[in-house]
Amino acid sequence: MKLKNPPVNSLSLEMLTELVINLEKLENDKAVRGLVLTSEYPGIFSAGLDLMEMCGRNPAHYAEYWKALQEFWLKLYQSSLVVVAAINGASPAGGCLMSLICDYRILADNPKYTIGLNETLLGIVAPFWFKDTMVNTIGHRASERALQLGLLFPPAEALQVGLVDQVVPEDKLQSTALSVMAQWLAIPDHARQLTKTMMRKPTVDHLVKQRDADIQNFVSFVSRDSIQKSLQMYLQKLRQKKS
Ligand SMILES: CCCCCC/C=C/CC(=O)SCCNC(=O)CCNC(=O)[C@H](O)C(C)(C)COP(=O)(O)OP(=O)(O)OC[C@H]1O[C@@H](n2cnc3c(N)ncnc32)[C@H](O)[C@@H]1OP(=O)(O)O
Repeated sequence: MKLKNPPVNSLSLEMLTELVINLEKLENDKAVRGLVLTSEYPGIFSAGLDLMEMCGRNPAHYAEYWKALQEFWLKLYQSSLVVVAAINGASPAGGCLMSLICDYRILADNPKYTIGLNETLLGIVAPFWFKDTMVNTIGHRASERALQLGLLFPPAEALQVGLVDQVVPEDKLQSTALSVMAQWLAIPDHARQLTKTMMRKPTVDHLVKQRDADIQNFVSFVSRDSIQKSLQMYLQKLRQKKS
């Protein structure tokens, strides 16, 4: 599956909805057992959540957007398919989250392709289920440091901390993803799927129990004037970077 939402594959409401629909279709197709997630645009895997969905909108929109994000996370994290992320570009914040909920991550070796949960750099806080996903992958201490500092790791460091499973030359990314997929598909589906469910259930349950409260929390947080100002300033900085 190729992410395709120009210019930076930001996770807009429409994109999240389409991703969930496509995942459902693939899961209902008995001929499909695995999925490689990559970007149509080498250089950018995903810029994360679409900042335009979080700026200057009304509370009902924020609630709808957050619910769609939760839906996407729940769908992909619990997918019965083998999901391999072939990360062919920068992967900040929500882009990193999307990679973390796959079963295996391969990052192309390019110093510009940084990955991490950088929310604090925007003056916002990664929600508990982003944090849980990261802790499950790299452990508590490394997550505490990475989350507080909003670290974006270049490939060698991402590999060292365990944020990705492999770093390969850019021209080997797709072939490596296919050979990793073959290795995972050699395991009987039912055994692998039950094991995945067992490993991920506590994290899923944590969110499921608090879904409504998490939406309310997001809406009230993002509606604050101070947060709106921080997000606007960050967007402005991104735009000024060009000039
Ligand atoms: C309890 C409450 C909790 C709240 C928690 C909320 C959690 C949020 C998680 C997130 O995902 S927030 C989003 C964080 N994302 C980022 O910090 C990435 C920002 N983008 C970049 O760093 C760069 O754009 C890039 C991805 C490295 C690509 O760089 P490049 O130089 O190739 O492109 P740009 O010129 O920077 O961008 C092109 C164009 O796209 C706009 N844009 C970039 N990122 C986003 C985004 N996330 N959402 C919306 N729009 C984005 C950028 O402004 C440019 O627009 P322009 O109009 O062409 O100037």
